[in-house]
Amino acid sequence: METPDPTLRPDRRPEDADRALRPQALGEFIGQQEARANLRVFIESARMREEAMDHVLFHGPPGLGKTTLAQIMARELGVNFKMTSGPVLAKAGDLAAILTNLEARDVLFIDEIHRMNPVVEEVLYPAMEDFELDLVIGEGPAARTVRIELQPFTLVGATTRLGLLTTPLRDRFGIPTRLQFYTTGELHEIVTRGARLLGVPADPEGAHEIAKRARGTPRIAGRLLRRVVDFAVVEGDGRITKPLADGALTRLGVDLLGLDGADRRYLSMIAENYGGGPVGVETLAAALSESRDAIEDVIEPYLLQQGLIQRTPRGRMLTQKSWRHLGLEAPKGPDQTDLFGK
Ligand SMILES: Nc1ncnc2c1ncn2[C@@H]1O[C@H](COP(=O)(O)OP(=O)(O)OP(=O)(O)O)[C@@H](O)[C@H]1O
Ligand SMILES: [Mg+2]
Repeated sequence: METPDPTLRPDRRPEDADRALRPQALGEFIGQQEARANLRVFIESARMREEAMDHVLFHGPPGLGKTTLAQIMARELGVNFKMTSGPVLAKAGDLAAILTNLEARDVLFIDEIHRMNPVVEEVLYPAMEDFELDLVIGEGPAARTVRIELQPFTLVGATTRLGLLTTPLRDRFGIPTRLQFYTTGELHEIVTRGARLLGVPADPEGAHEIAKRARGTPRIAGRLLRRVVDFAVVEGDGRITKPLADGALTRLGVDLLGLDGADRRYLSMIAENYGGGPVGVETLAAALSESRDAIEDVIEPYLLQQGLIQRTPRGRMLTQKSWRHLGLEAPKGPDQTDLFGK
C-alpha cells in the first residue's frame, strides 16, 4: 500500500511539514552560493583532518535556512546534531549538562544565541576556545572551581540580530556567515522542488508567480506553496498554474511584490500618519502595536532590500517606489526633494 504524503496529513503540525521540504544535503540546498561553497571546503577539511570543524555563526533574517544549514553540516560531517536555544538555557548548569554529553566532533546548534543569559555565555567562552568547562561548586568560602575537559565540538550559533551579540562571543566564531535573501530564480527552483515533493506539479509560470511573491525567503515560499496547493486541489485541476497561483496569493493578501498585510500596514502608517517620515522605530512600534524586535527583524530587512524604505539618522522614510506601490502621491517637501534628486 502506498503511504500517504505526510505533509498533507491534517494532524501534522507546521514544523513537521517544514521538515518534509527541508533539504538534507549540501548538494540539495539551493542558493546561498558563497556560503555553501565555503562551508563545503571547511567541512571537507575537517573530515580529512579528522578534527572538529571550527565554530560557525549564521546570521540573517528569519526563514533563510540557518537551522537547515546547521543540520546539513552535522550530516555531512557524519556527527551527531544537538539543538538548543539561547532563551532555554537559563542556568550555567543547563549548558554544562549539554556540553559534557557531547561526543567528539558533534555539532551543537544554539538558536537565538543573542538571547543567552550572560552567566551562561561566560561558560561558553572557555568551552569554545579550549574545550574546557570551569564550574564553580559550592558557595561562600568553601566554593571551588573544577575544570572539566570536553570533547572537541563544533558550535553553530544562529541569530537574526548580529548587533545584539557581545563582542567576546562574536569573536569566538571562526566562520561568521551572513545569509542573504534569495533571488526569484533560486526561489523558483525551491518552489519547483517543493511542488514535486508534495506531489502537485507546478508549471514554470505558476512556480515563478509564487517565487516572485515569497519575500526572498524559502520558508515563505514553502508556506505559500502549501496554500496554493490547497487551492489547486480544491478549486483547480490539481496543477499549479500562473492564474491559479495569482488568484490564491491575492486572496491570501500577498501583493505583487510579495508584501503581506503587516508590511503594508507598516508602509501605510508612515505614509498616512507621518507624511512619509522620517519617523523613529519606537514611535512606529507603538503606533502599530508591534514589538520593536518584530519590526527590525521581520518587517524591515526585506523592505530595505527592496528599496521601499530608507533608514536615516532621524528615522525611517518611504522611498518613491514605496509611494508608487501604495498608489499614493508623495508629498513635495525639502526631505523628499533632496532624497529623490528631483
Ligand atoms: N536553500 C533552501 N532550499 C530549500 N528549502 C529551504 C532552503 N533554505 C530553507 N529552506 C526551507 O525553509 C524553511 C525555513 O528554513 P530554516 O528553518 O532553516 O530557517 P531559519 O533561518 O533557521 O529560520 P529562523 O531564523 O526563523 O529560525 C525550512 O522549511 C526549509 O526547508
Ligand atoms: Mg531556525
